[in-house]
Amino acid sequence: MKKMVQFGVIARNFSNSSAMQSAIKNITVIGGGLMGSGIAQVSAQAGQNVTLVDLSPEVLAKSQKSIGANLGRVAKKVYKDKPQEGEKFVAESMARIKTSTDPAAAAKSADLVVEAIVENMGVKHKLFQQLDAVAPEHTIFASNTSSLSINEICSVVKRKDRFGGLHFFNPVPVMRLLEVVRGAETSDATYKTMMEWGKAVGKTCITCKDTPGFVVNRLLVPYICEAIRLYERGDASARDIDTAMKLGAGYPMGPLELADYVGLDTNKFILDGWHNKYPDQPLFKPIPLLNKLVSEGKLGVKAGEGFYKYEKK
Ligand SMILES: CCCCCCCC(=O)CC(=O)SCCNC(=O)CCNC(=O)[C@H](O)C(C)(C)COP(=O)(O)OP(=O)(O)OC[C@H]1O[C@@H](n2cnc3c(N)ncnc32)[C@H](O)[C@@H]1OP(=O)(O)O
Ligand SMILES: NC(=O)C1=CN([C@@H]2O[C@H](COP(=O)(O)OP(=O)(O)OC[C@H]3O[C@@H](n4cnc5c(N)ncnc54)[C@H](O)[C@@H]3O)[C@@H](O)[C@H]2O)C=CC1
Repeated sequence: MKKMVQFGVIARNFSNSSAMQSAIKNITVIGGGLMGSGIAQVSAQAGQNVTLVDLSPEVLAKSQKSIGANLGRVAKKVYKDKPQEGEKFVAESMARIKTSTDPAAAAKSADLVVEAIVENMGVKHKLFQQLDAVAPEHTIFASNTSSLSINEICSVVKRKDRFGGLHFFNPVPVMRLLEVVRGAETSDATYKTMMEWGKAVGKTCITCKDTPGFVVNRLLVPYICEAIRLYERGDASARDIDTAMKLGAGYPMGPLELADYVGLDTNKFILDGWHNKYPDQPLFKPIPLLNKLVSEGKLGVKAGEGFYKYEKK
């Protein structure tokens, strides 16, 4: 039932009339990896013209393939008894997605640019500086960063009033939340447009200030880290910790399963970044077991092993 509600939201939002509710018609998504491909998918489903950008043509080809497959999953649900309409939905959504390896060229026609590239301040700065010089005056810039400061990311652009955070969750087509982050200089008009756009692409939006981890990750990262520490101390087995939180707290995945799903390198990267910035915060202290697993290449699902072993795809 819950799933049908989610797909119902998707169904309502790929109609053009829903897209009309947002001032944004043309969106450029930069970074065609895990998150960027999901953001491109939900935007195209909602009737937006999307340009998906990555430096790597191979990544773009892989993204298009996974978007096609995921749209097929949606179509199967929404058009259960109307397969032809389902095929039309997939074809039309796919036709709205163009790809490019040139971020600057792609930004020239964008009403909104959503950045979902590597979680590195220097690389994000370089990209936004380049985009700021060429994007139209009205274009809004947003970052999908998990853990970096929106104010710090936007420090290099002139359009600070047209900059904010749009933080999606993995897997983007399934997770219903969008955190809309207001930076210190985000204007009311930009904030309103971001909220409307989030709704138009089928998400429930919440507003948050530019604080470490916003809302979800500020709670989720310490929770996952506490679970790793619990396991490291030998207080319970990995399986029992995960079973406890699934059956005792109703979470869809246990904390160690979720850590493997997100990637242990990502867990470590976020923790290290926050520890460097807030060395006195005990919740952000480094975890020897996490460091060991990462140094051994045991990065979770994507590496075939983390807290658990997985079949490599
Ligand atoms: C210290 C580190 C802290 C975090 C670091 C940074 C990360 C961030 O910044 C923020 C984040 O994203 S945090 C992660 C948030 N995500 C979660 O918590 C996911 C929790 N897991 C779930 O919800 C389900 O297990 C899940 C939905 C994943 C899978 O559900 P199920 O277990 O029921 O499995 P399925 O039956 O296969 O899937 C349910 C339906 O969803 C569809 N689906 C699954 N994966 C999909 C995907 N990737 N794309 C599109 N559709 C997908 C699947 O098709 C299925 O639908 P039906 O087949 O129609 O039932
Ligand atoms: N993985 C997750 O669960 C979540 C990640 N995020 C954030 O989203 C962003 C992207 O994360 P993922 O999609 O997981 O990473 P990913 O590694 O899957 O994808 C990043 C892509 O960006 C491309 N890229 C790097 N530099 C680029 C540039 N200058 N121009 C164009 N493309 C470039 C890479 O080729 C790569 O394909 C990060 O800021 C991350 O913190 C946010 C929510 C959840």
